[in-house]
Parts: sequence; C-alpha cells; structure tokens
Amino acid sequence: MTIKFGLIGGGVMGEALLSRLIARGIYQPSEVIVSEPQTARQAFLQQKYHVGVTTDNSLVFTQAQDVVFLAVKPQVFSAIAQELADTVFTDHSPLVVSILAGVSLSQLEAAFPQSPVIRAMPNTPATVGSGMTAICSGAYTYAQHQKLAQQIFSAVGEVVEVSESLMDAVTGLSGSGPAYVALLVEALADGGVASGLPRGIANQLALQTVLGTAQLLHESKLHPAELKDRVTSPGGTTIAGIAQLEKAGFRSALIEAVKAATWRSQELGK
Ligand SMILES: NC(=O)C1=CN([C@@H]2O[C@H](COP(=O)(O)OP(=O)(O)OC[C@H]3O[C@@H](n4cnc5c(N)ncnc54)[C@H](O)[C@@H]3O)[C@@H](O)[C@H]2O)C=CC1
Ligand SMILES: O=C(O)[C@@H]1CCC=N1
Repeated sequence: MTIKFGLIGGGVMGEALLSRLIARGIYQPSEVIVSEPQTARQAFLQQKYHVGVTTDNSLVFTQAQDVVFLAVKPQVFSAIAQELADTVFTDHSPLVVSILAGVSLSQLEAAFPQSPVIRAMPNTPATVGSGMTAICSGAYTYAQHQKLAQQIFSAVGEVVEVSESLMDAVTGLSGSGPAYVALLVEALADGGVASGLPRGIANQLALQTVLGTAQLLHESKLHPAELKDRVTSPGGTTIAGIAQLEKAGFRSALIEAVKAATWRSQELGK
C-alpha cells in the first residue's frame, strides 16, 4: 500500500494527531510511517496503531506521498534540517506541516526549499476531537494543500486560518491554554477540599463546572461577562468569590500568562 502520511516525532502531539486520524479513517495504519528515535516509543506506536516505524527522517520524506508532519521539539529543528540537507525538495514534494512552536514559515522554507509548507498550532484536546488549530500557509502551497491541512485538522477539532504574524499569540493562548485550564480545574478542586469536600467529589465538581461552563458559552453564544452576571446574585456567594479573585489578580495572571507564552514562542523561533 502507498505511504501517504509521514510523522517525524511520535511524542505527545504526534500521537494525539495520529491516533485521531487513524480512528477517523482519514489514513489507514498501512499508509502511515513514523520516524521516532526512542526505541520504546517506536515499539509502543507500532503495537498500538500498527503503523510503520523508522529512525530515518529522510525515509519519511521519500516515502510519504501526501504529507509529512513535523512534531519534534523546536530545539531539534535545526538538527533535522541539517540531516535532511541532501534531500531534494521541489514543489512536487509532500506537503510539510509543522506544529513546532515558534518556528517560522521562512525557517521551514529554508529547510525544505520550494516545498509546500504549512505552519500549524494545534492543542492537546485534539486527542479527543476537541482540538483548536490555527494554520497559515507558505509561499509554495496551493489550494489543494490548504484543503488537505483543513481536512486533517478538522478531524481533530476546529480550525482557523490566521496570518503568520499571529501564530505566536495563538501558541500562547490555545496552544498552551490546556495547561492553564488544567491548573484551574486542579485549583478549584483544591479549594473544594479546603472547604471540606472529599477529593473525588471535589475533582468531579471542578471538572464538570469547567466543562459545563465552556459548553454553555459555546452553545448559547453568551458573552462571558453576561454569563458571569447571571451567576452573580446581589450580596450573594459568587460576588464574594469574584472579589477575592480580583484581589489576587486572577484576570491579570491569565493575561500575563498568555503574553509570556507568546513571548516565549517568539524566542523559540530565534
Ligand atoms: N504538547 C503540546 O501541547 C503541543 C506541542 N506542540 C509542538 O509540538 C512539538 C512536539 O511537542 P510534544 O509532542 O509535546 O513533544 P514530545 O517530546 O512529546 O515529542 C517529540 C518527539 O520527537 C522525538 N524526536 C526527538 N528527536 C527526533 C529526531 N531527530 N527525529 C525524529 N523524532 C525525534 C522524541 O523522541 C519525541 O518522541 C513541539 O514542537 C511543540 O512546540 C504544539 C502544540 C501543542
Ligand atoms: O509548551 C510548549 O512549548 C508547547 C507549545 C504549545 C504547547 N506546548
């Protein structure tokens, strides 16, 4: 069978995308090749998803017909670019989709000359089909490449197209955001435990509150401030809690977190 989908880096995000693409039938396991240097990880991916595995990144480029996904750490990018320096790239090469934080289209196009390249920033909820991905396209892409990237990322959640200048901010918000939300859930549950709730019940209450609120905002299209007002009774419990959050700089902490992560994404690309 023809290899259509190549993955370089079978770690957390690589597996998140791979698992969903196979589960949704976008690619058959026999159409996939994964390059991964860790032997234990290789064996795990091969056993769980029945995909082809290798340690040879150039083999992925020569075999994959449709798309090669780059899902290594940004710090490994220049080593991979050097390793692939002898590979011949043309505008008939497979589409390269990079999810590397901070690595720009111009850096990617320098590493894969004349290749169609798309820079993307997904997030871990992609694993359960609730991901958020932003994409931007390089100079050698055509409509068919954009359609393919849209198709791949639509299989794991929502997709938006943005200009490249916004990709670092996307990384700081939705790319890193699942970690902020996980902290929120953990801290809410801790607050419940501090107030006397058993741990299991506190965890359930915290998680379902975040999930339910997100779903309500999503489905009702309510502005978050409007939802907040609806929960907040005059002289009631919620305003007492909000006053404490404001005192502790809750909003400012989130704003600064997104800004710091955006800045770090810019740094990683230098
Ligand atoms: N984890 C996340 O939530 C998100 C990560 N990203 C981006 O995805 C990329 C990967 O991140 P993670 O999956 O979290 O990292 P990870 O460390 O889990 O996965 C990277 C994988 O690449 C492999 N690797 C290392 N050197 C290699 C080489 N020379 N050739 C092939 N494979 C190699 C590693 O063994 C590892 O399995 C990063 O660039 C990150 O910026 C993007 C969006 C979200
Ligand atoms: O922390 C990181 O650098 C990656 C990029 C977005 C989420 N995780």
